[in-house]
Amino acid sequence: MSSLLRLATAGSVDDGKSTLVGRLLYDTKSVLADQLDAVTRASVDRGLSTPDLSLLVDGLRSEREQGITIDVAYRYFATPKRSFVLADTPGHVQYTRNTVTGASTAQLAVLLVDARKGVIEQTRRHAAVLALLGVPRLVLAVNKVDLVDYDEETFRVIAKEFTDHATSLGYAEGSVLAIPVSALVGDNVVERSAHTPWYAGPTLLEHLETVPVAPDPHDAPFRFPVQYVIRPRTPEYPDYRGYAGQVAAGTVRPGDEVVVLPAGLRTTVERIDTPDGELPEAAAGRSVTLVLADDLDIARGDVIAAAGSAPVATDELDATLAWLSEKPLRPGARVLVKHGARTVQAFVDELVSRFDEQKLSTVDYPETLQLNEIGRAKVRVAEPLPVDEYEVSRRTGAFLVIDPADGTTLAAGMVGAPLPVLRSDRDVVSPGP
Ligand SMILES: Nc1nc2c(ncn2[C@@H]2O[C@H](COP(=O)(O)OP(=O)(O)OP(=O)(O)O)[C@@H](O)[C@H]2O)c(=O)[nH]1
Repeated sequence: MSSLLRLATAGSVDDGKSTLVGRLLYDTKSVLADQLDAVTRASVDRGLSTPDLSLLVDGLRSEREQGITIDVAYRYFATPKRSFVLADTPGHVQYTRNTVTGASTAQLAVLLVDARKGVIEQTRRHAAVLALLGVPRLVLAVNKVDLVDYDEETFRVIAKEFTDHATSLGYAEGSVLAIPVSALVGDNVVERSAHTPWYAGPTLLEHLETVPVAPDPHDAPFRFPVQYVIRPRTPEYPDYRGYAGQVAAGTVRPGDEVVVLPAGLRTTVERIDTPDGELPEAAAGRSVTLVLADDLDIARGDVIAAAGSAPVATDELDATLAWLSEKPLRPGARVLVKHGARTVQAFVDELVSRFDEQKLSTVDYPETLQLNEIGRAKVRVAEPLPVDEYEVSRRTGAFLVIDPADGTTLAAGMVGAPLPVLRSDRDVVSPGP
């Protein structure tokens, strides 16, 4: 079993996301005593008889909101069975934008709904975005079941509607689980609830602790975006030249034949350096410095890849965009595309289709993409970029679209069409069997 699970949360305002995360931290005893004292005092000040656990999360959030650029905070917690990295995203502003940022590396996402409201437009949109980002597993936390008298039928209806939607988005049956919870009372979050005898499944934490996690794609073709060129030029290392970065996919070993993109130069890996010495191999996720056999002209932003299965450098990206800006996208827009460590000028040639995540259908050649809409576009870049299909590599298949005027992020881009529905032009995808 993997010892680490990366997860993200998504939900609409007031569904109880902060309370749920607070409850997880509190019941797994991941909260420091002084934090808890502060929360208890603040709750008493507000006239509450029990600690308001959402303050654990919201406290951190207000600190974060003073900084302008970070919209996701990562929280770490652990149980004896597993460690967790939780991408915690504020729910109330620019929902989709934060979901995209938080979920892009998640192995599982917990989506919240309010049991009184059930599956709403926002839930369907979030599920579509999570499917698009390739998040392999979903949990639907049907929250506030205390407010519907722990009614089994209410839960079943919501669970079925959601599972059907997720199936249509391409999720297999075993990869989606609905759990009736009350974040406030603590039902089925960490402790099993006596109020839901009709629910036989695991609690949220039990599920998070035992769900199989797909291993990092170590057997995927090797990809290494160069972040820094290291040339110390000190008397000790007069000729040292190394390329620092993080292995984005696959594994590398000394002696491996590689190609440097976009130039297409070939060489072999001589050594893998780290501050703690040389390594016999480095797999996805590992930060290292590569020393190559030949002295090539390699710059920040280049990609070192397995020679046998290198990505193709292209100047036209056929891509799926999740539009994150209030300013709508129109064909002809001039933008910047940031791929790995490289930023190039670009131009949106054509809007091919827009995805209607409510009806699970597409609209051809739309005039615009508005905030939170997902669509396919042809994007022409000024210099060829070594990209992969997003489905092959979540790192080298993704890019950001940036406003050249003020540097804000306009869209998250994925090369190709990660959602099956985006591949067909007009067909409405019917729900699975
Ligand atoms: N009765 C009941 N109330 C709940 C439950 N979970 C959350 N609440 C209440 O719902 C309200 C919203 O909860 P928050 O946790 O702040 O919800 P949120 O808006 O999703 O949080 P963020 O968007 O993450 O800030 C608060 O008043 C909570 O006390 C629950 O299981 N049962």
